[in-house]
Amino acid sequence: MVSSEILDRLSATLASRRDADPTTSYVAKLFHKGQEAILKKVGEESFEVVMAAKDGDKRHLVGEIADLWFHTLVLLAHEGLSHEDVLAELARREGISGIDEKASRTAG
Ligand SMILES: N=c1c2ncn([C@@H]3O[C@H](COP(=O)(O)OP(=O)(O)OP(=O)(O)O)[C@@H](O)[C@H]3O)c2ncn1[C@@H]1O[C@H](COP(=O)(O)O)[C@@H](O)[C@H]1O
Repeated sequence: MVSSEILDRLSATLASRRDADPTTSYVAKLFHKGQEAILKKVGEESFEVVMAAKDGDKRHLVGEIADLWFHTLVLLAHEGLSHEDVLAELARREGISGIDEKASRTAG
Protein backbone atom coordinates (compact mmCIF):
# COMPACT_ATOMS: atom_id res chain seq x y z
CA MET A 1 0.00 0.00 0.00
CA VAL A 2 1.32 3.45 -0.94
CA SER A 3 1.42 5.86 1.98
CA SER A 4 -0.21 9.29 1.86
CA GLU A 5 3.30 10.57 2.70
CA ILE A 6 3.65 10.79 -1.08
CA LEU A 7 1.47 13.90 -0.87
CA ASP A 8 3.87 15.48 1.65
CA ARG A 9 6.86 14.70 -0.57
CA LEU A 10 5.15 15.85 -3.76
CA SER A 11 3.97 19.09 -2.12
CA ALA A 12 7.52 19.81 -0.95
CA THR A 13 8.76 19.23 -4.50
CA LEU A 14 6.08 21.52 -5.92
CA ALA A 15 6.97 24.26 -3.42
CA SER A 16 10.61 23.97 -4.48
CA ARG A 17 9.57 24.66 -8.10
CA ARG A 18 7.84 27.98 -7.38
CA ASP A 19 10.92 30.09 -8.04
CA ALA A 20 12.75 27.62 -10.24
CA ASP A 21 13.88 28.33 -13.79
CA PRO A 22 10.86 27.55 -16.03
CA THR A 23 13.08 25.84 -18.58
CA THR A 24 14.18 23.20 -16.05
CA SER A 25 10.89 21.56 -15.13
CA TYR A 26 7.25 21.02 -16.17
CA VAL A 27 5.96 22.35 -12.84
CA ALA A 28 8.25 25.38 -12.84
CA LYS A 29 7.03 26.17 -16.37
CA LEU A 30 3.38 25.87 -15.25
CA PHE A 31 3.97 28.18 -12.26
CA HIS A 32 5.70 30.63 -14.57
CA LYS A 33 2.71 30.63 -16.97
CA GLY A 34 0.42 31.43 -14.06
CA GLN A 35 -3.08 30.76 -12.79
CA GLU A 36 -4.86 30.71 -16.19
CA ALA A 37 -2.58 27.95 -17.48
CA ILE A 38 -2.95 25.92 -14.30
CA LEU A 39 -6.76 26.25 -14.36
CA LYS A 40 -6.76 25.18 -18.01
CA LYS A 41 -4.87 22.01 -17.08
CA VAL A 42 -7.26 21.29 -14.19
CA GLY A 43 -10.20 21.68 -16.58
CA GLU A 44 -8.63 19.44 -19.23
CA GLU A 45 -7.71 16.75 -16.73
CA SER A 46 -11.23 16.81 -15.22
CA PHE A 47 -12.68 16.16 -18.67
CA GLU A 48 -10.18 13.34 -19.23
CA VAL A 49 -11.29 11.73 -15.94
CA VAL A 50 -14.91 11.76 -17.13
CA MET A 51 -13.95 10.19 -20.47
CA ALA A 52 -11.78 7.54 -18.80
CA ALA A 53 -14.59 6.58 -16.42
CA LYS A 54 -16.89 6.13 -19.39
CA ASP A 55 -14.46 3.94 -21.34
CA GLY A 56 -14.40 1.41 -18.50
CA ASP A 57 -10.60 0.91 -18.37
CA LYS A 58 -9.78 1.14 -14.66
CA ARG A 59 -6.02 1.61 -15.17
CA HIS A 60 -6.71 4.47 -17.54
CA LEU A 61 -9.10 5.99 -14.97
CA VAL A 62 -6.50 5.78 -12.19
CA GLY A 63 -3.94 7.44 -14.46
CA GLU A 64 -6.28 10.30 -15.34
CA ILE A 65 -7.27 10.82 -11.70
CA ALA A 66 -3.55 10.94 -10.81
CA ASP A 67 -3.14 13.66 -13.47
CA LEU A 68 -6.10 15.57 -11.99
CA TRP A 69 -4.88 15.25 -8.39
CA PHE A 70 -1.41 16.32 -9.49
CA HIS A 71 -2.68 19.45 -11.25
CA THR A 72 -4.97 20.36 -8.33
CA LEU A 73 -1.89 20.09 -6.07
CA VAL A 74 -0.11 22.50 -8.42
CA LEU A 75 -3.12 24.84 -8.17
CA LEU A 76 -3.14 24.64 -4.37
CA ALA A 77 0.58 25.45 -4.26
CA HIS A 78 0.07 28.35 -6.66
CA GLU A 79 -2.61 29.75 -4.33
CA GLY A 80 -0.39 29.36 -1.25
CA LEU A 81 -2.33 26.31 -0.04
CA SER A 82 -1.53 22.59 0.19
CA HIS A 83 -3.12 19.14 0.43
CA GLU A 84 -3.10 19.64 4.22
CA ASP A 85 -5.74 22.35 3.85
CA VAL A 86 -7.95 19.95 1.89
CA LEU A 87 -7.35 17.08 4.32
CA ALA A 88 -8.26 19.39 7.22
CA GLU A 89 -11.48 20.34 5.43
CA LEU A 90 -12.35 16.67 4.85
CA ALA A 91 -11.63 15.92 8.51
CA ARG A 92 -13.85 18.82 9.53
CA ARG A 93 -16.66 17.46 7.35
CA GLU A 94 -16.21 14.00 8.82
CA GLY A 95 -16.86 15.58 12.20
CA ILE A 96 -19.91 17.41 10.88
CA SER A 97 -21.24 14.28 9.23
CA GLY A 98 -20.77 12.38 12.52
CA ILE A 99 -22.80 15.03 14.30
CA ASP A 100 -25.51 14.84 11.63
CA GLU A 101 -25.75 11.06 11.92
CA LYS A 102 -25.98 11.29 15.69
CA ALA A 103 -28.66 13.98 15.44
CA SER A 104 -30.72 11.97 12.97
CA ARG A 105 -30.43 8.84 15.15
CA THR A 106 -31.62 10.86 18.15
CA ALA A 107 -34.44 12.39 16.10
CA GLY A 108 -35.45 9.04 14.62
N1 LIG B 1 3.22 13.72 -10.75
C1 LIG B 1 3.65 14.41 -11.66
C2 LIG B 1 2.96 14.51 -12.91
N2 LIG B 1 1.80 13.97 -13.35
C3 LIG B 1 1.64 14.43 -14.60
N3 LIG B 1 2.65 15.24 -14.95
C4 LIG B 1 2.86 15.94 -16.21
O1 LIG B 1 1.68 16.63 -16.53
C5 LIG B 1 1.67 16.86 -17.94
C6 LIG B 1 0.24 16.82 -18.39
O2 LIG B 1 0.04 15.84 -19.22
P1 LIG B 1 -0.94 15.82 -20.44
O3 LIG B 1 -1.60 14.51 -20.37
O4 LIG B 1 -1.85 16.99 -20.48
O5 LIG B 1 0.09 15.86 -21.64
P2 LIG B 1 0.89 17.04 -22.29
O6 LIG B 1 0.29 17.21 -23.64
O7 LIG B 1 2.35 16.65 -22.24
O8 LIG B 1 0.64 18.36 -21.44
P3 LIG B 1 1.00 19.84 -21.88
O9 LIG B 1 2.52 19.94 -21.97
O10 LIG B 1 0.33 20.09 -23.18
O11 LIG B 1 0.46 20.71 -20.78
C7 LIG B 1 2.65 15.87 -18.56
O12 LIG B 1 3.76 16.57 -19.08
C8 LIG B 1 3.08 15.01 -17.38
O13 LIG B 1 4.43 14.65 -17.43
C9 LIG B 1 3.51 15.32 -13.92
N4 LIG B 1 4.66 16.02 -13.77
C10 LIG B 1 5.30 15.93 -12.58
N5 LIG B 1 4.84 15.15 -11.54
C11 LIG B 1 5.54 15.13 -10.23
O14 LIG B 1 6.04 16.42 -9.99
C12 LIG B 1 7.42 16.34 -9.69
C13 LIG B 1 8.10 17.61 -10.18
O15 LIG B 1 8.00 17.65 -11.59
P4 LIG B 1 9.00 18.57 -12.45
O16 LIG B 1 8.79 19.96 -11.95
O17 LIG B 1 8.58 18.40 -13.85
O18 LIG B 1 10.37 18.09 -12.17
C14 LIG B 1 7.91 15.06 -10.35
O19 LIG B 1 9.02 14.55 -9.69
C15 LIG B 1 6.70 14.16 -10.20
O20 LIG B 1 6.75 13.56 -8.91
